[in-house]
Amino acid sequence: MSGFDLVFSRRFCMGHRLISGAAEACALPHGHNETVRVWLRPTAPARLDGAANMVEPFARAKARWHRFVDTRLDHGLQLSSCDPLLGWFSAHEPHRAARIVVTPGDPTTELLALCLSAKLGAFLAGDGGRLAVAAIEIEETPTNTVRFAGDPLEMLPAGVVGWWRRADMSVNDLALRDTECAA
Ligand SMILES: Nc1nc2c(c(=O)[nH]1)N=C([C@H](O)[C@H](O)COP(=O)(O)OP(=O)(O)OP(=O)(O)O)CN2
Repeated sequence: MSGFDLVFSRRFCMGHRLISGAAEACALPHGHNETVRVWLRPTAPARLDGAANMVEPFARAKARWHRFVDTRLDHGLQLSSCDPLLGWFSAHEPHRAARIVVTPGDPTTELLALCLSAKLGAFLAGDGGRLAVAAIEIEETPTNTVRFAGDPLEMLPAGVVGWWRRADMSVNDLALRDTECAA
């Protein structure tokens, strides 16, 4: 089937750590310079009109998303909702705790791809739903990339809801921490 995707890339630097034990080398806080690339597909594909010949102006299609990446992900810290570092920030630097990207379980590249795909999907739906996320790719390092296509809500851990479903600039739901973590 014929059709266009608009493809946008944005770089950001981030810090995270993985505490589950699955990748022990990544258990201390460290950072990556990452690139997120998204494929946006028209929900009602149409022939070019012979005048403007655009699916939609690039600037319009990407403005909100890139603002989110630049102001919420770039120079941000990503932590599991069960990470005790969250308690430290809440106690000592609460204004900075509000900026932490909090994920259900370890903030792996796979999990981030799902959360970001859902967030962008919420933005696009809130902006009229003319475009939808066809795929997302996160290059964590020059040698590691994760790509996801499909409905992120089907692949996120079961039973969790959070900031990724809201069409706003939020990156955490710190109240979740009390209900999700045993210790
Ligand atoms: N499936 C996943 N595995 C790992 C993830 C992940 O997000 N998903 N993340 C990490 C760490 O973040 C780590 O910093 C990077 O992984 P790793 O490939 O082990 O390390 P290098 O960048 O040094 O890899 P080279 O290809 O050898 O340069 C770990 N695993």
